[in-house]
Amino acid sequence: MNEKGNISIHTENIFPVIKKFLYSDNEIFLRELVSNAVDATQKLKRLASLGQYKGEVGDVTIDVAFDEKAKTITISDQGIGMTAEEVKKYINQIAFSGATEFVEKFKEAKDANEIIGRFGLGFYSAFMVADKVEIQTLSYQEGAEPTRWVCDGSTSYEITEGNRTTRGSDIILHINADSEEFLDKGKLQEILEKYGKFLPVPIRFGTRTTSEPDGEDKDGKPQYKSVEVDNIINNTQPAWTKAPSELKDEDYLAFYRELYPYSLDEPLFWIHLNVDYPFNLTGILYFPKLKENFEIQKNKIKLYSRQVFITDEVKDIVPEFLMLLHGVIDSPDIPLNVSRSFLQADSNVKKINAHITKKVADKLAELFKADRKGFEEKWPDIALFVKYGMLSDDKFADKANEFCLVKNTDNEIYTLKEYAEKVKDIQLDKDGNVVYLYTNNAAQQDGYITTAKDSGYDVLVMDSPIDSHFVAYIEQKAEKTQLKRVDADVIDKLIQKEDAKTLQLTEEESKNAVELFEKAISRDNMKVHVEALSESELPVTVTIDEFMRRMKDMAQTGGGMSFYGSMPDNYKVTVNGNHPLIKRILSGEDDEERQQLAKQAFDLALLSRGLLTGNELTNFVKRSVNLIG
Ligand SMILES: Nc1ncnc2c1ncn2[C@@H]1O[C@H](COP(=O)(O)OP(=O)(O)OP(=O)(O)O)[C@@H](O)[C@H]1O
Repeated sequence: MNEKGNISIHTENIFPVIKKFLYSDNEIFLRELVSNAVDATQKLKRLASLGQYKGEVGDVTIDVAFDEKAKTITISDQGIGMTAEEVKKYINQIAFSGATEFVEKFKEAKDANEIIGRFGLGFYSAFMVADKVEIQTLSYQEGAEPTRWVCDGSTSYEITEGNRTTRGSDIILHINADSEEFLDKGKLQEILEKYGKFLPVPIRFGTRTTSEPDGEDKDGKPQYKSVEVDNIINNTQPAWTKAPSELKDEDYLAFYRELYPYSLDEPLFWIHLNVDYPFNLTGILYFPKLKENFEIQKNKIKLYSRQVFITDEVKDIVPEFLMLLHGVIDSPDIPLNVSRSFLQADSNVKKINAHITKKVADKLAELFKADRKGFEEKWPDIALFVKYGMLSDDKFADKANEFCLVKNTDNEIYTLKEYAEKVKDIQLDKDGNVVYLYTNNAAQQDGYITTAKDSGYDVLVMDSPIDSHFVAYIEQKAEKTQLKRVDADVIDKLIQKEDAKTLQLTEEESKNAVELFEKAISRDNMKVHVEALSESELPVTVTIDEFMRRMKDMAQTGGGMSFYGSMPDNYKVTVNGNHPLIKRILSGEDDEERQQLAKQAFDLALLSRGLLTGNELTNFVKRSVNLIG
């Protein structure tokens, strides 16, 4: 056997294209070649179990080795091997057609990044790092002859008799000058761990030194000795491949540590995914304790395909809000070798999305039902995640309605339904709307909260960044319900019980009051109104309109309303026309005194809102001293 030939490919100059554009991701050659070795091994095992291979299966450990001097990396398996005919068919035709397809796809793609790293180039990726690739292989079939194939990266190849004496294949890469970084133990170890940590067939990469008990010394203390052992890269049976019934909590926690050796926190709970219809999907998703800065906790889910690590960019496969979870998803049905736009439209991906969402919602509902107390304790850690989910996914929201919790200023916890029930009568306004009052900063809004509670109302705490969006969400979903921040207006206006009280000022007096206060305040962003409030209300109150403020809050947390974000704050100054003090101010002796008193009443309003600072605070104190004196 001695054959030279040309590989028939339609696209010329494939190599330069691939080398150039895949350069940034060229480490995947090892993933591809090791997965091929795993596949060849699995095929052999299957044939053996079907009785079609009668020989000994024996030890099937795959070896990865490198030789710094010879500049080679070798991947050796004891799988099915290939006959010369198979090499021609599978390597010359199939492997190379994959590469041709890659180049075709690459031409169509608008953005090179769309394809880089997503296209499984298979065997062909070897040429990203090697200028010559050699195969030594012996098929498992009886009477098969060893075969050697060699190709120098041009379109011509050579097949001769090989030297392999046992079943399986060696893939020998003659590393090119640009890729010598791969001829390094640390580097190879790192890549093997990244992609192969959970492969189903043992992968050996040389040996490693470990210590072993070695009897006792003369004082009876245990002794240890250094021994060289096989350096096995992978755990061939990671937790997600086992049945949930086989696993205890410790096993799930141990697997979490295996996935994230540097994580300090333990997960709160987990979900074991196990689907075989209408698509194949297994995995374990963990709920982490969410930190304030949850962005850094994103992108922790690792995607595997038949135990081969693919990526930790699961953006299109996992719903956005679930990206906060950690763990592993393994699915052979997720198409990895296509562009992102295709992935988004892929119906399998959509189904997977929906399924994971449902599973997560069901798990939370189950936890809530089984142990409400425990769930309430975990709530601060998962609230953000649940709210995020409700905002972004209707189906999830339907289920989450049952277990989404809210807390009031007295630290009492309610479900949304329970809360609606609690306030539905007391906080009903004259138009038949139920008004929920909330605070986003209980310390700063204490004065308003006290007024609300003195009026017999309840105040919710909505103080996380997502709450500005969640407030709008509750309003949208709950019928005839409005949410108002407790400082958005005077309490009688927030929950208007009856038609306006009669104003005890004449029209003329009202006009004078507006003029007086506007002059005393002299700020463009403060609009003065005279209202008929009860005498027990403050003479002057400063509030910021609920709508405007909400839009600004949302703009701040990335709601895309940048128009509102750039608007200045506009305040409403409410002068309580029924407060005796206003009448007194209006009847002040001269304009000077009236101005002073109006300014004083206004500053008090600012003070209670935490808005009086700097120079104005100093002036206020001085004026107060004068007035007392
Ligand atoms: N180590 C090996 N032992 C036996 N056959 C192999 C080996 N490596 C490759 N092959 C054969 O060559 C074919 C082409 O390999 P290649 O990696 O290009 O594509 P693939 O594995 O079919 O698909 P993918 O693009 O997902 O890797 C394989 O399908 C297999 O039949």
